Amino acid sequence: MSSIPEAVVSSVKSLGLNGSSAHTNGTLGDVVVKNICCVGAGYVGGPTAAVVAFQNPHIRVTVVDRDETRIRRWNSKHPPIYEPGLRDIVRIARDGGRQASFASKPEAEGQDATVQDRPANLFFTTDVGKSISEADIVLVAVNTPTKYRGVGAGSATDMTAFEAVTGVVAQYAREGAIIVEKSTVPCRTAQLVADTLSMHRPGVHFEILSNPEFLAAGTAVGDLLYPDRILIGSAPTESGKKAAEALVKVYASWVSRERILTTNVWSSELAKLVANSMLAQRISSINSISAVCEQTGADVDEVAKAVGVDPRIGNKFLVAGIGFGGSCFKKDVLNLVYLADTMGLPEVGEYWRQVVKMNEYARDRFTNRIIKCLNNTLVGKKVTILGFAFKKNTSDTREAPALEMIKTLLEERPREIAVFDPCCNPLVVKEEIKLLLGPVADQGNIHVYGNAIDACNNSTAVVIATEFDEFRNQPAPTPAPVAAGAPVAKMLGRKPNPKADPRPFVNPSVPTENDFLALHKHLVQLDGQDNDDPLDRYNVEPDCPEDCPDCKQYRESKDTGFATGMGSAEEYKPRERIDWVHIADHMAKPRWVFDGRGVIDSREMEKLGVRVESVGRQHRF
Ligand SMILES: NC(=O)c1ccc[n+]([C@@H]2O[C@H](COP(=O)([O-])OP(=O)(O)OC[C@H]3O[C@@H](n4cnc5c(N)ncnc54)[C@H](O)[C@@H]3O)[C@@H](O)[C@H]2O)c1
Ligand SMILES: O=c1ccn([C@@H]2O[C@H](COP(=O)(O)OP(=O)(O)O[C@H]3O[C@H](CO)[C@@H](O)[C@H](O)[C@H]3O)[C@@H](O)[C@H]2O)c(=O)[nH]1
Repeated sequence: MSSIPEAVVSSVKSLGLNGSSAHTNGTLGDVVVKNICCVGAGYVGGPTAAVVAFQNPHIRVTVVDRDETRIRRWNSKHPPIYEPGLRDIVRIARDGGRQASFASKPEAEGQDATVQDRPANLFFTTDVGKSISEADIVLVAVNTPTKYRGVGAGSATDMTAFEAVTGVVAQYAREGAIIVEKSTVPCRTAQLVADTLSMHRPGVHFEILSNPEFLAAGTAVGDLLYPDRILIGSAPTESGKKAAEALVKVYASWVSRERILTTNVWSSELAKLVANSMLAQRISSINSISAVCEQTGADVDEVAKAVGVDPRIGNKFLVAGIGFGGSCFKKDVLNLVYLADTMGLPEVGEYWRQVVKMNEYARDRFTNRIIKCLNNTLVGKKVTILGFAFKKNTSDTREAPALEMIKTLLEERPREIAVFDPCCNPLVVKEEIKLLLGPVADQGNIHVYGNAIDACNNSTAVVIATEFDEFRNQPAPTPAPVAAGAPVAKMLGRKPNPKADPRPFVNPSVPTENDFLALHKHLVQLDGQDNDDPLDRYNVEPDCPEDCPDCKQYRESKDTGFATGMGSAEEYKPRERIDWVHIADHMAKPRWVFDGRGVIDSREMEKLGVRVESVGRQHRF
């Protein structure tokens, strides 16, 4: 407690955050968690709740959302979001798992090890009030976008959804329930939550924790199963620490205690904003250097490699390109900017604002380069955009650079803008483009395809907007080999190598759900027989609603080219690269490829008679 400033302690105490919990044994006994309610069934709430339930079969986890369609889809075989590996976790937690037997060692005969059956403990519902009223812990994981109107428009956080949920929590939560900020919120939001709760429920005490989420789209399941850290901020009071400990225990079912950091609430809230801002800053830094490379003849990949080998700098997040997209980086940097501005720190605000400006500069500079290479006119030309999601292996398209690029390219009146994304359902992308671009999208020259060949057929220019491995024309960088015997990797807290058999498990008498999952993945890949359930553990999945867009896409086209509805056999197979020889052959001359994501080996591509323009490298012609 001595490391926590007195001002923080007294501010927290003054919020009434130091009351006792109704679920403690006496005032300060251990909190027993049997029910968790997660409000918000989105990209964070859905996967996080699924993993918490998967790892804690003794806890009932209910995910609630006001969006009926989302809930219906979570209760079907086609969840509303695609994340590699998510479906396997949802199937066990939501539908229950059957007892299964298998050999306890690789190569061994027989079935001497058993995984017990488990009942379903993950539920999705729209009954928000009831679910909150039954919860010992309420995770609030609703959207917190940037305000687009009113005071602070363009940088302040829009707290409408978060505030609305706080009001409902105040109305329904049982006395002593622990309220957890899972959403990314401005620093000192816990104070607002406390004010709302005490206004609606005077005299009733709740503990409020900050537990920001660090998962990234496309790797959410791995990030949740093997997190770098779990951050939990609490009031520096005894009951605040008890509440934090209750949440620590939920995570400790599968995360080692050294990786669970506990801090005061404000540090936790602020650390989330700082983590994202510093990651975004690295991307903007390398993108600023890419502009210098294009002028000087230096190659940005070579520069990034040369600086990244210095362990003080590190080699991650140094891939230059058309800038970061996604629902988080821009809004979280702007959240920090607004915080600094409103605290009378304009120099700090301006420093971070540059990160966002540089990001827009990177995207617009590359789009203008495309137009310039095509003689400043797109009239009569077809331009293909490969990749619509904001990054690879996700169907999340929020703030995707591709959309802004399409907007700019449309101004040049092309004959057609063709779009293909290997993870997105074309029907959904069509709707999104319509919604986001408004009437310009209705002019009939934007087409979304289910495969790359048709999308690129007869195109003058192919633009790579997302770093999917499928678009590479050279092998993807191979991760360092992991010796057979994944337990070693697991002991270090790293993800097991799916190619190595995880057996025998570290503790053969008490295998974990992570062990079974690793074995499942290994067997699926080994099997090669399209068997989604090699351990024979799954129950039947519920059917989809009539309007399921994935079922519709399957019905309308066999050649779907999107991954949302995949089973694990299909999902864990390495995806096929697109056929650049065929594509080059069927492009209109002069054939151009604009590589906005550093996935193309330009020398190989030039052998096919294609001109290549890449970020951070000089024009070769
Ligand atoms: N997407 C990510 O990768 C990511 C990662 C880390 C943190 N975050 C943070 O997590 C939070 C959630 O992000 P997301 O991407 O999951 O958002 P999302 O938009 O995918 O999901 C939010 C859900 O909350 C629901 N909701 C809104 N108001 C509600 C209400 N009053 N009652 C019930 N449900 C309500 C919405 O219907 C929606 O389904 C944000 O603060 C975000 O910054 C996101
Ligand atoms: O070297 C790089 C790395 C990434 N990107 C781009 O940056 C964006 C964001 O990528 P990434 O951070 O991998 O995905 P997000 O899902 O946005 O995850 C970030 O935002 C989440 C939401 O807050 C956090 O939880 C994660 O820790 C944080 O990485 C994508 O458009 C990438 O293409 C680059 O341009 N160059």
